Amino acid sequence: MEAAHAYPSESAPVFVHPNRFLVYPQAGNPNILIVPPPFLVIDPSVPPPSPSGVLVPFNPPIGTMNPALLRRIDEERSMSLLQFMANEGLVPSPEEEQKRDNAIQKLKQIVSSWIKKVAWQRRLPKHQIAVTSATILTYGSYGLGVHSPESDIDALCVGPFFATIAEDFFVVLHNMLKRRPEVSEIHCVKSAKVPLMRFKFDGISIDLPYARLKVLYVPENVDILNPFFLRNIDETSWKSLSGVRANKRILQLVPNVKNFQSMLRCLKLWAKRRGVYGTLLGYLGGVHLAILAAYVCQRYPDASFNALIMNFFRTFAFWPWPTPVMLNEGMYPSTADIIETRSLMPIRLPSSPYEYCHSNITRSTFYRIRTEFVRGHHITRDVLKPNFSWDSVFEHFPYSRRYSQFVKIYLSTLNQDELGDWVGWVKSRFRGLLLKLEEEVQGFCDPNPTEYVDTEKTEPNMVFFWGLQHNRNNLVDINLVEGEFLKNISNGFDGNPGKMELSIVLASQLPKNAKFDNGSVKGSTKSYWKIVEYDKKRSPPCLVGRVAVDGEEADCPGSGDR
Ligand SMILES: Nc1ncnc2c1ncn2[C@@H]1O[C@H](COP(=O)(O)OP(=O)(O)OP(=O)(O)O)[C@@H](O)[C@H]1O
Ligand SMILES: [Mg+2]
Ligand SMILES: [Mg+2]
Repeated sequence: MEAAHAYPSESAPVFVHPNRFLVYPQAGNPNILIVPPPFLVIDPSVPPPSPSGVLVPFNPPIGTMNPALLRRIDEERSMSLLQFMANEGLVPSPEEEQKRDNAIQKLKQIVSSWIKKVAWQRRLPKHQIAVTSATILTYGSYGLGVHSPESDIDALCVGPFFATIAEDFFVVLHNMLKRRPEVSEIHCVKSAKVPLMRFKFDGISIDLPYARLKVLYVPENVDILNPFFLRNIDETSWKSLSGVRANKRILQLVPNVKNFQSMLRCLKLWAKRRGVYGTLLGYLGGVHLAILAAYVCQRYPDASFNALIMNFFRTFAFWPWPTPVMLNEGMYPSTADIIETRSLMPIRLPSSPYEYCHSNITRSTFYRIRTEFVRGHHITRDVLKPNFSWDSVFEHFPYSRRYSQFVKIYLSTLNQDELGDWVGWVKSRFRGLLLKLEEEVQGFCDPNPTEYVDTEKTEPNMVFFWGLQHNRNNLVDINLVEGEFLKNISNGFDGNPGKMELSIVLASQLPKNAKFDNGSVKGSTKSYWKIVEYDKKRSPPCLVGRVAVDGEEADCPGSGDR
């Protein structure tokens, strides 16, 4: 039987089968690992072993491999991955780092002046004004040291007890920032779960939430894991601190921070290239990937860079979702906890037994992410695979080869400066559209996160193309879906609403663009499209820290023709 070493190709995609066994060899495990159902059948053309679990010989058997040869290949692969990262420009240059560091130092100075001003306005005694302080703590990808040149800086402003969020943060600090020449595009996002200000500082996107501690003096590098600082804090502050706490715990828990950082940088690129990055679209966000990567680092503390990536794919290709992924910090959730998350892919935030990463994952995106884990595993799993190249792991997802039909989502506004807010608002409602489309096609919808601009149109616009895979023959009533989605987005937007149109297009009508279709679609494709690089600044402010509303079962979609 060939199943154990058959590699899937783009044209032979992975199938999910709920009731068959997968027989798979694993290093350190006498040649064979049997994964019980439900599991993933890798190559649909190969008959699976019988449900009783037939052992399939692996060729060459792992036991006969020369350990020195394996080590050499492992080292070579690790080196070539580092080279790949350098070629891709994944690590910001020293100049870029300096610019970010300057921005943070300046922000620290601004919040220091701000807190003195607020203390004075609140008529605090002079000696208290003299000692009071506020600070900035970075978190997110910047805090973890895995940011790419286009990442934002997530910076938490931590202030003392007397500085309120409504008045002092959103009015006084906002006005101080607005007057600074370095600051542009500032807006307040008050209704989010984690309220924040979002702006650009020297061209760098900044997310700035606020947490208020019950102290007068906030040390510059305040240890927010110290219970002293967490006494009696309000709920919003607690939520705002969650990102910093999670980061701090992750960095404490991983055995080798450098390996973890390299791994996470690679995984973020992988997820973006494969179209499975972005919480709003139902995919993985930076925090999800960080915890998954940290999990693998903990399990394999001595693994090389190459082995970490291999182990990452292998671990999550076979993960028995919805079992939550949690870092080993001596806390385990109860069954009630697991049910409580109601997520298809629960990933627990470290430092609290009750908090999980928020996610918008649906049946379709769950399937897509799992398929990508399996694909990654199949490309990387065989250390002896001839002509192995990291390029194949990071290949762009070939949408136009995978789907024949797409939903086109066209968004536009009259003025360019209104487009960002309008797109942000509509994106914050995307999960509802995705669920509706899944229901309509009774199959699968793949929300490609890439944003396009139709440069032939004179009005400012942004376009999305979501792949559709029907499990029934009738056509999608796109007018019905559009009507319902229009209703959904018509309430709650506090700007000038723009246009939103849905239509169905064929793969041959897609924009001609290497990133989109790898040049594989021939014919009358448009050539006047421009890709908008994935840009955090456009993320809908209203969505920051949005709570998952997942309620579906973790069932697998039918195999269809994928
Ligand atoms: N879905 C979520 N669930 C829990 N925490 C989240 C979620 N999204 C964001 N956060 C918190 O906010 C932080 C910043 O999120 P952000 O969206 O900027 O991603 P990031 O990890 O910084 O990656 P990027 O480089 O793309 O900015 C995360 O590190 C996490 O602590
Ligand atoms: Mg970020
Ligand atoms: Mg952010």
